[in-house]
Amino acid sequence: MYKIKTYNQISVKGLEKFSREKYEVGSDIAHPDAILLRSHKLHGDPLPESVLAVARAGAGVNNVPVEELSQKGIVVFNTPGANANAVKELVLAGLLLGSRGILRGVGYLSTLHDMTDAAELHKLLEDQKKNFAGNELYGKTLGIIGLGAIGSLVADMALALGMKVVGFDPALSIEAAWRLSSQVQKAENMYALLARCDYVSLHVPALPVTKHMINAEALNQAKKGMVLLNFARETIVDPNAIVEALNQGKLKNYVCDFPEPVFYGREDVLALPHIGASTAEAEENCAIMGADQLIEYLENGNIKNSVNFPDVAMARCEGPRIIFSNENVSGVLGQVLSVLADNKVNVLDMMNKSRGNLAYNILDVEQMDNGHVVDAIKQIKHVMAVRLIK
Ligand SMILES: NC(=O)C1=CN([C@@H]2O[C@H](COP(=O)(O)OP(=O)(O)OC[C@H]3O[C@@H](n4cnc5c(N)ncnc54)[C@H](O)[C@@H]3O)[C@@H](O)[C@H]2O)C=CC1
Ligand SMILES: O=C(O)C(=O)COP(=O)(O)O
Repeated sequence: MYKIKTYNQISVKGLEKFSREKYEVGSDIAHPDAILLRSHKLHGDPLPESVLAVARAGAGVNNVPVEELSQKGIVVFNTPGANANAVKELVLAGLLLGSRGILRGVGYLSTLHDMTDAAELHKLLEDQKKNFAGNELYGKTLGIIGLGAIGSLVADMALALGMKVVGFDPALSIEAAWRLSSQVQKAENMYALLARCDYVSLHVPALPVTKHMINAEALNQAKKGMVLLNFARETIVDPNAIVEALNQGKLKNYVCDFPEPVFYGREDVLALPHIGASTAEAEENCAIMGADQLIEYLENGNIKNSVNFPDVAMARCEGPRIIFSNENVSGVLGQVLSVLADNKVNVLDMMNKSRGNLAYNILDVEQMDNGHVVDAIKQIKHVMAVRLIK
């Protein structure tokens, strides 16, 4: 029986992937084989020795101590693209909210609830609506910082609205580049993008290098009256610099999924409670993808969409499978094969892949009666984790 510990609200559609015969799933499991979570912060939580893998049902893994888990040979997954459409659609709402007097208009109306004469109400609104006028998106320029799963969908959407789109992404993957419309213009650097855009939307991961990338210096370069949208993470922007830029009129509005106390009471900040991925569809997609990836790893040792291990998939031969991870130094696989040879274990098929400082190996072997082989592999220097899958 495999045990899966969950945090946060995980869609039932994903949880149903774990068959009752093979899996025990719950939020109160003490010695889980794997963890399935959304935004719950794992940093500082004591991690049970039993954990083999962590799946983040979502994109950002800044709530998972990936480096620490890597050192223990624990595989961390995310679900790339599974909630991208949900975020894209909320960015559309953000663009509209940042351009038109929608919220202020609704807020004004809510102050008039004691007016009972319809004709009088209509007359007043026709007089007052000038206070809630805005701008159209059509023909304006949207800058997108980070052109991955979400950024590329936002680009397509903006082009369909008749906007011009400028992008900046120095780490763009080849796959993401293939997805990107040829109509997206490339900015030489972030400052050049900020200087020419009416709207800028942030879609980069929270990393040390992206921390406060939107700071006072960056905002000084911004086109006056720009609307900034942040559906990425709170750490990407310096909130005090945002307030200053709003006060100076550099920024017209700041629309974000990450409220901060310094924004309270400001009409020019539209802050949402981190609901970018909170749609039934996105929650299902993420939970299903995360569950599938965990099942494939636990039952077959195959890895897909890990953020710390290489993608590895090998069809199974008849018989048991040994999987092990090690520090990516020479000679480890050779020593493991020697242990197997010494114990007369015949290897049927094998695969070895590395990513950065980690290497991951799958060995399909003929029947292996000798229980101490796995223990012997564990003892080899630089080996981090070993598992026998029957
Ligand atoms: N508000 C919400 O509920 C959600 C927020 N997010 C946030 O959005 C982020 C992006 O999500 P995806 O597009 O799915 O990820 P992704 O990995 O597909 O795309 C991220 C892109 O950012 C680029 N990038 C990295 N560093 C950069 C830099 N310094 N400057 C410019 N580009 C840079 C990467 O090359 C990549 O193309 C996530 O990491 C997460 O923090 C994601 C989903 C939901
Ligand atoms: O996928 C992401 O990075 C998100 O921010 C979504 O977070 P959530 O799963 O809605 O808590």
